Amino acid sequence: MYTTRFLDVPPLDSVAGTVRLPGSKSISNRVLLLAGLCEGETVIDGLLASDDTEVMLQALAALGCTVERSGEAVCIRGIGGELPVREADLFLGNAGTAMRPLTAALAVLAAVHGGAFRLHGVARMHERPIGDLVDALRAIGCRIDYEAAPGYPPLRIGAAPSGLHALDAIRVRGDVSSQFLTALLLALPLATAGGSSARISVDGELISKPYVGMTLQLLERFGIAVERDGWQRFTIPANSQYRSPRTLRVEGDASSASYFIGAAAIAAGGQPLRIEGVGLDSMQGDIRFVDAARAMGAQVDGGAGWLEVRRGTLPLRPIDLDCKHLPDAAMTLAVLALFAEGTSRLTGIASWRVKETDRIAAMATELRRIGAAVETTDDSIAITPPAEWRAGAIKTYDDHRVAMCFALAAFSRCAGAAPALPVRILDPRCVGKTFPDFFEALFGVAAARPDDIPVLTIDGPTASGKGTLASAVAARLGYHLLDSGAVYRAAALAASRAGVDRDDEPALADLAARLDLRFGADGVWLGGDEVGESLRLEAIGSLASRISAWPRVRRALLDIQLAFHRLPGLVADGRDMGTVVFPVARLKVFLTASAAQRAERRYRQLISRGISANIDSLRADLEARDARDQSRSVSPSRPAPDALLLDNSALSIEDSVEQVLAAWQARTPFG
Ligand SMILES: Nc1ncnc2c1ncn2[C@@H]1O[C@H](COP(=O)(O)OP(=O)(O)O)[C@@H](O)[C@H]1O
Ligand SMILES: Nc1ccn([C@@H]2O[C@H](COP(=O)(O)OP(=O)(O)O)[C@@H](O)[C@H]2O)c(=O)n1
Repeated sequence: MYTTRFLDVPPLDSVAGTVRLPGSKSISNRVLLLAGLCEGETVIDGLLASDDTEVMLQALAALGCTVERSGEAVCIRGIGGELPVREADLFLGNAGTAMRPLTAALAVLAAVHGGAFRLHGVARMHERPIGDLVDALRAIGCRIDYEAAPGYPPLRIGAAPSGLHALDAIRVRGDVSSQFLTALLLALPLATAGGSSARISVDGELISKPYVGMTLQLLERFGIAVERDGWQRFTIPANSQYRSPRTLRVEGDASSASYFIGAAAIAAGGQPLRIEGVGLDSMQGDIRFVDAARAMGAQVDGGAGWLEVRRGTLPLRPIDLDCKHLPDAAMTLAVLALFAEGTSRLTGIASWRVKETDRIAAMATELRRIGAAVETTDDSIAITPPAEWRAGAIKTYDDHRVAMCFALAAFSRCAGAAPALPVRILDPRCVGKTFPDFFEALFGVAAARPDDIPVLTIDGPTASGKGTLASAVAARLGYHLLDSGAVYRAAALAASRAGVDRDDEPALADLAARLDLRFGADGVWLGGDEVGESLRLEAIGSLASRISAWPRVRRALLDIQLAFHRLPGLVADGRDMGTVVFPVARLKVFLTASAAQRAERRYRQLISRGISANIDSLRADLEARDARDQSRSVSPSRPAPDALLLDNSALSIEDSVEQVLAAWQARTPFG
């Protein structure tokens, strides 16, 4: 997951390959609650790992359920209709799928068994209405108090003074959020133990019916057969009891699929994009996004648990659609509208106003930012594609879906934008709510023109602070990091292990060409060995300095370095990054510091690692290396003509990082 302040998504051209979706948030949290309420163990496979499921898991644990995780699976031992913990303070973040059903379940449980519970979340959660659900629960005798503003969390739930009653005449509004009805359906089987059935009537036209359909299907998997009279009346039979299905697999998230269906609908590339985890058989309403994408021109095939999508008509056909049944995925349609020939209109989206943010306002502002003409009403949005695309820094309002759907704006070339533009996503971490690795998944299937993938190079003499600066800058930008010195050091280590003479250029080049080198999160691997520590040895650095003077060795190591040039961008440090390996780099920094400073830094660095060192010999050695690097016939170390010269002798590390980031920012269209 990217936890940077912003992520610049370069102009993207095509998609291909396979993407596996994380589990559905809606299914995950429903299944977790049901598993928590029934007796015995339920093993849930494919559960979404995200902020919203995490708060639900923590709440269940706090309420006395046993939660065990093993790999991708989670095993829940439920409370079986009892209430082992009678008091709890539950923080539910911004997870509506946890707040609503837990309110209902705890209100009913506390009414039957007694107890005192507090439910609260982040500030935005305290602005999301829950009054209709509370009214319905109060009407059957539950005790729920508002701690602050009436109608909104935080809530306090307590014992019911006169028990539950009027179970046969429960009323709930259905026209604001279907989550209130879902919450009641999930919780009310608990109220039927006394021998009465529970009958719910919906006031107003029920929105998001497919979500309620999903609730009913999942209840059935847990042994609860709800009788339904259209979408207006629901009856839970007397003495209903949750029965664990023992094992259950969560479908991939259909809303998450929408970003990839959308990408494949607009991106070039003859191959289809395969999406696994959700298919045309899905129980999720947002799978209807497939029909909308087809109507706009996408070619979609699919079966049970898979989809294959390719571009059909482009520009897309504009769409005029009532989105009541796919409120979440409809946001993706709003961005796809940028790729249509004419104005698209999405209606029936009043519920957008009470989601993670006011999504109608948010989408309108951000679509305009990149050049679209947008008109909104209380429950609709109309989007006309940009006459001229602009590079936008998209605010995400702590709303995962805003972040994900605007990533599609990076395909602006496919809409004819010239030049094609990157898109900046502010606070990309918000995707953690439902799809923590969304951007990694996107970069795994999307391709960009090499010239569009930005590179920042940092060259300079030994111990000038290149590695330190490069890794800090890469971390701030969310870019890949190439420590090219480590590549030369790995070749030196391999040569030393194989006993190859440091002057035998052909043998060294042969060895370098066959180097089995892998840089991973788990370290640097040479063949089967983790060599991170060995590479830092001074003797290996010294040998690297010598063998790096051989032209054929340099050539043999070129491909390993070029392979780091991947989405979303690269920071590369070395001697010839800006001059030879990445001459098209957008920013080339040449970092220097006085020899005395550098010797001192290297000395401290070695001592802090517990390696003994002598400052005079270090200085002599680094001056010898400088001389060799500067005088060799190929790729001598020198600044590129267009390099930014930075002498950091008197700068702190933070100051150097800030200076380089400022120079970088000035070279982006967001500067
Ligand atoms: N601007 C700076 N001011 C002070 N010390 C620095 C600065 N930049 C780097 N250092 C320190 O100097 C040492 C050598 O830096 P390093 O990044 O390993 O250099 P290089 O990659 O150029 O060989 C490190 O211990 C680092 O913390
Ligand atoms: N792009 C590069 C990177 C390193 N090198 C060589 O590889 C050696 C080891 O690189 P490094 O950056 O890890 O080492 P230091 O000299 O900074 O300790 C350097 O001394 C350079 O001679 C190179 O020639 N070209």
